[in-house]
Amino acid sequence: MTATPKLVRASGLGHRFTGTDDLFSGLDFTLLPGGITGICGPSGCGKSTLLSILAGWLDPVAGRIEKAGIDRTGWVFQNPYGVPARAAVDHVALPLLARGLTRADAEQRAREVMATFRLAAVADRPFRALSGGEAQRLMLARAVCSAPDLLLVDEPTAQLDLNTAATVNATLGAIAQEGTIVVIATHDPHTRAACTQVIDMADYAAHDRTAP
Ligand SMILES: Nc1ncnc2c1ncn2[C@@H]1O[C@H](COP(=O)(O)OP(=O)(O)OP(=O)(O)O)[C@@H](O)[C@H]1O
Repeated sequence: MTATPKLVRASGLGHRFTGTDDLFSGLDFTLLPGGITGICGPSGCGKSTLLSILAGWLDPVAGRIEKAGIDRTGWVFQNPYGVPARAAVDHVALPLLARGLTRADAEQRAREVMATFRLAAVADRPFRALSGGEAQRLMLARAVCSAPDLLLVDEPTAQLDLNTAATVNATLGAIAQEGTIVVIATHDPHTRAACTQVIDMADYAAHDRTAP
């Protein structure tokens, strides 16, 4: 049986929260695997809100989202979270154990994916000993290990130096080419440059449409 091609399509999307002005409106786009889509724009423009809508956690006040071939959605929050005393590698291996892999296979796979995010050297350290950027990359490795069809990442490079950010962008690009739809929210111009498709929230902000 042929798998349904993965696709997410947004039509006429708009959102505001109770008591706020429109954050954005009239947003149309199609997401496919193969490259990284960047949701770009300044702080507070609605990037995380749009990710929540794509995840299905929030209903937009206008427009609709169609999804095809998306069974698993992975999400990486802006703020990493973990069990302070638990080894970094356990955080990545745990979802694999839950999917039925043996301890040895889960750990091996976890270490392989961690290495692609430059985390090999910290795999056995407790979560509390990781830097902010390492903890953020650990969350990415964990999400990638679950082989999501759609991967939504909030500010993946905000805490990283240029070199490490370039590695993370290259790894996300490779994952997209392997068949995952990858969407990142970012205000980092280097990360924006690494995206193959950019949704610039400034083009859909209510104040731009009403400006003289
Ligand atoms: N549940 C909510 N109720 C009311 N306002 C909200 C709610 N969630 C977010 N907002 C507001 O909506 C706006 C957009 O928030 P959002 O987090 O989507 O922005 P962002 O572009 O991701 O910002 P940042 O780059 O700082 O993370 C902000 O002004 C925020 O305060």
